[in-house]
Amino acid sequence: SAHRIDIVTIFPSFFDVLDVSLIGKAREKGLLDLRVHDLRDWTHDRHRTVDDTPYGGGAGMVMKPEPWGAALDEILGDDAVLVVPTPSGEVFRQPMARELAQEQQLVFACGRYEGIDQRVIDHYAAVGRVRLVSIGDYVLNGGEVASMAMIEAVTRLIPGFMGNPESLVEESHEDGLLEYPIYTKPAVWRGLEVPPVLLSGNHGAVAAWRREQSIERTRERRPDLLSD
Ligand SMILES: COC(=O)COc1cccc(COC(=O)c2cn[nH]c2)c1
Repeated sequence: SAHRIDIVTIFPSFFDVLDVSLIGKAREKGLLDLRVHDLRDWTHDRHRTVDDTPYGGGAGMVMKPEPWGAALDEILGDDAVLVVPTPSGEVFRQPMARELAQEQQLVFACGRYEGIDQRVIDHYAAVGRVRLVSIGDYVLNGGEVASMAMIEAVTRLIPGFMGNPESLVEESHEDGLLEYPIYTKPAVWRGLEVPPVLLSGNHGAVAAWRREQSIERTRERRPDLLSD
């Protein structure tokens, strides 16, 4: 049964890029059922209004609950997970990507403006599964870029999706360490040589060298990963 991913956004054309590359092929092969929805299709006024001023005052606009409710009632299946990118969410890391890749349906709700009326989150958390997810501690203008990043991280983990699954094993963050340095031909480039161990044919020595490089690089760049 194909995995289904829905995206609800006021900028549907943003996701046209998902017709190409591996995701495009997975869709052609029927591995992935990806649908992009324009939130404005669930409005009924002439201006297709999706936002309004915030109760309690303050700058900016808030996304109205009615269009979201109408859209999500139609789109969410019984076992779907509603994923809402937000700076105030739990941090998205590879373990969450693996979890989400097991789900049959993911629905990404792309917020804009100052965000979505809280009652939308509260309602769907009461009747189903909702995950508020941050991709990092910075502010974007909307959930579209964050959704794209998560969709790429998740879909590449779907069985049969990637050509050569073994390339999934030795990934950064798959073993909790950063990736070792990688090289290809030529053996010397601009006077820079490939580490000789990699040309030695000694697979044990190569594996040991790579492990040491991963540890050293993680200690240097991401000591926080070593304290886990
Ligand atoms: C309840 O959730 C909402 O209302 C979401 O609303 C918004 C409003 C503006 C921007 C975003 C996009 O998320 C991020 O900026 C983000 C995610 N990760 N790091 C930065 C979402």
